[in-house]
Amino acid sequence: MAKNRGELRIHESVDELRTDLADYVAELSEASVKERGVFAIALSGGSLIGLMGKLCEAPYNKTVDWSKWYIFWADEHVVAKNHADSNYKLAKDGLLSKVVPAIHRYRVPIVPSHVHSINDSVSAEEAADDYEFVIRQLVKTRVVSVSEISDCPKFDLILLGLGPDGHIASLFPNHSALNEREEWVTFITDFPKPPPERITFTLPVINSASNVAVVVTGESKAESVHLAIGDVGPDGPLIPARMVQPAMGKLVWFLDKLAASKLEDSNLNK
Ligand SMILES: O=C1O[C@H](COP(=O)(O)O)[C@@H](O)[C@H](O)[C@H]1O
Repeated sequence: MAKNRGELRIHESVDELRTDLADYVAELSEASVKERGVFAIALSGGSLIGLMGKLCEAPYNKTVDWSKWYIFWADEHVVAKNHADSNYKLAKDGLLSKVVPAIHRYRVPIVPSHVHSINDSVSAEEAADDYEFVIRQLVKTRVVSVSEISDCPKFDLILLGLGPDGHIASLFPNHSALNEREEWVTFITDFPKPPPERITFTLPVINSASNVAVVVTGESKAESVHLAIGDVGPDGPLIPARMVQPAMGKLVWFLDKLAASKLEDSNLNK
């Protein structure tokens, strides 16, 4: 593995990965609630949500303190919240709505006002501005911490997927959004994978998080995993996933065997 590419967790099966991912999120949630009283987590869309499914099952459904979760999206598609392409809808249907109160004797479920989805009734540009404003208010009250080395928010955990083209969140290879250094949340109207209108955390925000996890399964992602963390040499392509380099935080890659299949043996032994 190339230098500074974080911790690599390769799993024999997707099921094993799902269990490890649930353990990891539950542990970070517990540590953050203990330290700060809250857990500020940013989700992505795509396959990630299905891979987080075990969090809705025992023991996590009972042990995780859902009431302390503040939920954000590292990227969102600018569509109505009830649209099939909405990352909010995906997470609500596949995860958040499954954390049900009936099974909790001592805990309360996710608090609706802690779920920070985008304003879906405005343009992509306005939705990005709006979302950044919301995050700024929560940084002021320290629901979201602030980075010690920049003025960026420091999320307790940002969860990312990886596209076969190397994109993370809605940061696409060679797109000008990758150069954004001032805004926390930016907008895109020409994303190559539908839907074209999106908002996304910028790299400075992703790289200011306390923890970033990139979760990848399947052979179709093997080449981008290689380009993201393998030895590509100084002239290798700099895909967005390779630009995920938390300044102070911890980066973990959750891969299944197929996604890891193009990593060199030397990467795996380290
Ligand atoms: O467009 C997107 O794709 C990525 C990757 O999705 P996957 O289904 O290939 O895992 C996702 O992380 C991102 O949130 C989404 O907007």
